[in-house]
Amino acid sequence: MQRSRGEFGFECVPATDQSFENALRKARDGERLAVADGIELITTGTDDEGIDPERKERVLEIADRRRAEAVGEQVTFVANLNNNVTTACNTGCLFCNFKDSSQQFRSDADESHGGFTKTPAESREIVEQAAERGIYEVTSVSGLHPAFALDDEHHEILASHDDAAKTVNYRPPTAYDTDPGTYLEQMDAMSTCGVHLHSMTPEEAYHARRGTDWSYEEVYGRLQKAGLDSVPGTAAEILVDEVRDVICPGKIDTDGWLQAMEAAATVGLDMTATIMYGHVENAAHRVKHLQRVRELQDETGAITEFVPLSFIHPNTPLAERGIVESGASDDEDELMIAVSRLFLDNVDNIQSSWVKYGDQQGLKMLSCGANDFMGTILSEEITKRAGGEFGEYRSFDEYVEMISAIGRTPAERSTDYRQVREIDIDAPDGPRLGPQADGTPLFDGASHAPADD
Ligand SMILES: C[S@@+](CC[C@H](N)C(=O)[O-])C[C@H]1O[C@@H](n2cnc3c(N)ncnc32)[C@H](O)[C@@H]1O
Ligand SMILES: Nc1c(NC[C@H](O)[C@H](O)[C@H](O)CO)[nH]c(=O)[nH]c1=O
Ligand SMILES: N[C@@H](Cc1ccc(O)cc1)C(=O)O
Ligand code: SF4
Repeated sequence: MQRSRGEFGFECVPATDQSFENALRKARDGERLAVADGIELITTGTDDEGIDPERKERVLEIADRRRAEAVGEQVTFVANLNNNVTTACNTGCLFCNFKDSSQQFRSDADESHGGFTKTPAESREIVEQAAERGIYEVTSVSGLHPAFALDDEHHEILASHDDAAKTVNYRPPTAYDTDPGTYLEQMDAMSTCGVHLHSMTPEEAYHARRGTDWSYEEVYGRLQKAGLDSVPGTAAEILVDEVRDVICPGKIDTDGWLQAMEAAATVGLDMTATIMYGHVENAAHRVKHLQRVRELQDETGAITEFVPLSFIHPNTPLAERGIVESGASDDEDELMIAVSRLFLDNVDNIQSSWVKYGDQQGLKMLSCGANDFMGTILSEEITKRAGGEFGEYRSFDEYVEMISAIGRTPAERSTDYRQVREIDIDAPDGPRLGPQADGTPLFDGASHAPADD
């Protein structure tokens, strides 16, 4: 379903003096695309909101060909675990229903909430159990809990601010039922058993230095010493401030996000990059976002994959307040993947997120320019709480069956894609790249319950 995205009076509109045919020729020839080219391709060059189905197919075909040239026929996925530390967050992003207002977590609160906070010891136990099952990576993204600080010194600095709750979004751990510990303690706890730790989005890094004069380099450097291996490039949403002002006015701005990512790369951390699209933004915003990501990659070379995250709308403030009625259409999703592949000529891997698209549409994306099919994750909260219905995990068997059904080669990967292992489709096994992985399936075949250890 198409819906008008013109109601916000954005300055940036998808008008170009380029022609669709010229943009398509450039894409076919592998020339670097300008923003105007990207807009032509992602809108199929039509003046109205509609997508031309025949032109769409031509864009998808060229993107699929580019994918084959760039990375071949393998479809990769990672054996990983999602471990969110806390849902407490006061940032108030209007697309997010993962968060719970932090006052509900206070020891003196009467309200109950469906969220959680985990101590470092609890996080460690969850990761240890998943490591035994064979995971390679733990991904950890969390709410910005007011009692979260980088370390003890950060607690002292935050506590010394006047009216700290208001000025630096800080309350001491003693005000809450559960203490999340410090960021360094959580990193240390989750970086266990040799598992790769993928954590600390730019927004979380901002929270880990709020109220101080510490640089992002310093903060990412210390997180890295505590066990952090790579950074999830979420919190990117749309990297155009006029859109951020509508959907996440409490978040760091575009320059802040880029600054944090540059710093992570400077200290030697790999990173992913994302776009969260399909809400109030228009096609020009999407392509400008791609340009920012391409520039960041030209500068750092540290982006291992690009992940388009299609907005899941049902339970979010944007939908509840009537600001949006739906997320992106299938056509928009397919063109987002295809134009990401064509525009980001310096990022090898484009991920299709089954959490956002489901299995059927997620597989389709693998013929529109995507080559990675995410991970096993074992637990999912962000999309589920927003009203997503595509489940919380995938087994290796499911991956092998789905990927081989579309004639591609299933392959287990490491977070950074430097290790890739093709899976024998006649004798599929479980993970083998994780530090404790020995090919045992992650799940019990019959029930899909976690395999007994
Ligand atoms: C929930 S936050 C957690 C980490 C941290 N609080 C932050 O904002 O960086 C992680 C990301 O989830 C994505 N997300 C949240 N709600 C979503 C929704 N309804 N649909 C799609 N993606 C969503 C956003 O891209 C967001 O940056
Ligand atoms: N796309 C989503 C992801 N992707 C992250 C991957 O699972 C993995 O951590 C990354 O590719 C690094 O190896 N995770 C989610 O929780 N939800 C998504 O929609
Ligand atoms: N936090 C994102 C997913 C994500 C995490 C890490 C990544 O590298 C990419 C995407 C979500 O669930 O919406
Ligand atoms: S997206 Fe992140 S920062 Fe924004 S409200 Fe949700 S959890 Fe908080």
